[in-house]
Amino acid sequence: MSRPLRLGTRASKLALAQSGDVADTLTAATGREVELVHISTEGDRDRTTLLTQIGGTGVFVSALRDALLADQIDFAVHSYKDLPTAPADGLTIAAVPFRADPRDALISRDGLTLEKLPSGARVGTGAPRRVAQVLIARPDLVCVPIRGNVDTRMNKVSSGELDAVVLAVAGLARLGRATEITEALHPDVLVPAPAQGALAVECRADDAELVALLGAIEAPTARAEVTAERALLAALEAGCSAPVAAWASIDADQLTLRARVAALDGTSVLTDARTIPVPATYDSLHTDAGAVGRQLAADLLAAGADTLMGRTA
Ligand SMILES: NCc1[nH]cc(CCC(=O)O)c1CC(=O)O
Repeated sequence: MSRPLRLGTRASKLALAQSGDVADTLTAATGREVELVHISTEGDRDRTTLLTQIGGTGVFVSALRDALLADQIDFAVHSYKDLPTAPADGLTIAAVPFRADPRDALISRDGLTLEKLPSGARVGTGAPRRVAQVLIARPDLVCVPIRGNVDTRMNKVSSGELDAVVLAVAGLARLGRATEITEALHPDVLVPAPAQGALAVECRADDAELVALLGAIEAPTARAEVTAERALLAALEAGCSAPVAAWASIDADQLTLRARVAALDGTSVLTDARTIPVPATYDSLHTDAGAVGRQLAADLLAAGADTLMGRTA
């Protein structure tokens, strides 16, 4: 009998839900037992500061990576959209499991859709990508920065403090709250964050046995979609600090990547897409997905994505 694998996780409800799902899927696929090890992060401890003020998305990730490198845990599950695009030394994303719904959701009072919210309605979201796109669709709405877990954010609508909030469909579904979604926003209206709805299963790169085991929960199409979206993000990060949205989907034999770069106030926006045929082999799919991401980023930069920069401060 081999010992249980140690899966490091934040103790938040969302992290526990997604780690628990991955643990169950891995055990079902391989027969290996998994135990959850709780790891706390700077982001969990500091509840008062806005996320954008404490170093952005990487903050939840580094404590788990430190625990991996110190051999306190064997693997970790991240919301892929929260991972910085730079790879981590000594670690590898050994699996990208089946992807959940990548869309954003509107949760609003009285069942009002984005189109039906009254002028001046207050929408809780501080994410530049969401703010810009809400204002593109509805320049007459007011976006209000908001922090806290999903429960806290949802409560601001039920209490009447806000008219609506925007949250990822995937997170709500993992918490069993998908029924409270008023409207799943069309991905052409609110183009999702790169890798939204996907998970990254990370372990030490030199742990060959575990890398091979985690291959049992790999979803090649999810990996290819996320690779295209994040290649675009990485290429744009160098040249442009505007909010970046990207959504790739594989449909039969084609991969389509759509992307949007917008000024934060929604007054200026670039939207573009590229479609490629899906190649036959896994390795070519991965290579081509990365290439289409870089090509679409180059298209956007050529169209002036970098000049949207000045409007985002
Ligand atoms: N930014 C926080 C975050 N990171 C991952 C999710 C859940 C969605 C996902 O797994 O992509 C959320 C909540 C949200 O954006 O509503």
